[in-house]
Amino acid sequence: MCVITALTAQNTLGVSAVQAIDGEFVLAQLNAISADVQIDAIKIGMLANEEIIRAVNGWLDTVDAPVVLDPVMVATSGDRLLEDEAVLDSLLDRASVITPNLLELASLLREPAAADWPQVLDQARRLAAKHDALVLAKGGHLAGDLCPDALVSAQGVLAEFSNQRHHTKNTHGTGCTLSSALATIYASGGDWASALEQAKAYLFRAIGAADELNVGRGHGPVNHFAHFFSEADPMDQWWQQIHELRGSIDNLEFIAQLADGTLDPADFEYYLAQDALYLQRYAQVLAEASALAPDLDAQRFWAGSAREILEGELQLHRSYLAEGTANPSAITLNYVNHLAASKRSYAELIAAILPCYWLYQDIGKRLASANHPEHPYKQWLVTYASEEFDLATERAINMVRVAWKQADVDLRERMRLAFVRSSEHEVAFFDQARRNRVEFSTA
Ligand SMILES: Nc1ncnc2c1ncn2[C@@H]1O[C@H](COP(=O)(O)OP(=O)(O)O)[C@@H](O)[C@H]1O
Ligand SMILES: Cc1ncc(COP(=O)(O)OP(=O)(O)O)c(N)n1
Repeated sequence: MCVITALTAQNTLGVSAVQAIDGEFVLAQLNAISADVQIDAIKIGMLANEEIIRAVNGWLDTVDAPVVLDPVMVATSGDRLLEDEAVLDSLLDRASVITPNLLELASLLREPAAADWPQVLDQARRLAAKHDALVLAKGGHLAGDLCPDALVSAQGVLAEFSNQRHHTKNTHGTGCTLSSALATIYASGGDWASALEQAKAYLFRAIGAADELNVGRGHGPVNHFAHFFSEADPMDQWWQQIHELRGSIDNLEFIAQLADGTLDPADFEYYLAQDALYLQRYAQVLAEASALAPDLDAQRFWAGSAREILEGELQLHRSYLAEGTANPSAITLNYVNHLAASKRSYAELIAAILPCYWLYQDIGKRLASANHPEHPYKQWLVTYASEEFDLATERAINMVRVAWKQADVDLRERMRLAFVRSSEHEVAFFDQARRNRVEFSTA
């Protein structure tokens, strides 16, 4: 149910006029709703002036529902949406959750804007203490590839969720969308942290699909209906397609014993030695993807990933392995040959690369709960359940998604096949220590 507090003449370039509604009429709208409809949660956005704030404040005395207060002060375009920020103070004590952006947060505390994420969290904690509310700290206005958000109480951070930044100028309404989604999802679930996680996932998709709308010349709106009208996400479809393969990885003795720590160390070493051989080649393939990449962002990502493997993941292997001279197995060679054969195009190559991220992230996540300080393979389990690996996987998936969107029908099919084949190779790869120890000589 919606109550109009102000009419705005605005487009994607800015707000050219604001016509505030009479406080009395705002109250009439609010009363009309609460007289008839059960209120499960309230989201408050633009309030324009003190008279409207007084009307809303009075009405809140008559209802009992959680309140998400988005202290809307200035639009993305820089135009003012509230006459005087100080008048909001009277409403802040009524909020269950306050959702200021970085500048609004500073303004509510009468302080300079935070320069980094720890400062944002500190300001959020102090605002939460001042108003006995939760504060949703938002990092969308910070520089960097990550957009962190955290739910903060007077005691500190309750939950934190980060996502990659979409490279788009179409972010009109991100804060409004997040607070509305938070209130709505909370109404149906009753848990703020879980509501935030879901609201962020919804918003992430809406921002990701914003460019498809192509509205206006300034900051266009996010795509609220991406779930309904956008093409089905090809990555979801691919993931579904390897459902059985994923199940067969779960059923491998090797994986079960790796999880519970009963895996024979000789089997683990065999697997790691093969994996080290594979990763050396995989790093080269990532560097080749970087060379083929269509833009700087992708070029940097794949080159960075190659380096990360050479300097990070392979170190993990060396920490377990004695200096050895293992030869690649038939299974390892088959897999790297498949990667090499996918080099016909950038899109196909990164589709072939993807399972090595995605399946390891998936397994790492599920096996993480089996880890403990005495676990013989604890470092392996930590590596693939880490937040860094999660983020890298998310980025790799998105790179493939973007390439898929730009591909024609034939190329899309070759990409899908390359992805499925690599997934099949992954199953065989995990299984090889227990079964097919056929090694090829390096001669
Ligand atoms: N370019 C982007 N890509 C992904 N998420 C974004 C982007 N810009 C903002 N967000 C997310 O949108 C939400 C609103 O963030 P923020 O921009 O900080 O506040 P506001 O929109 O109120 O100014 C946050 O969850 C933030 O992480
Ligand atoms: C009527 C109205 N309410 C709120 C805003 C602010 O939207 P935007 O400028 O896009 O900022 P966020 O939603 O990202 O906080 C507006 N322009 N108009």
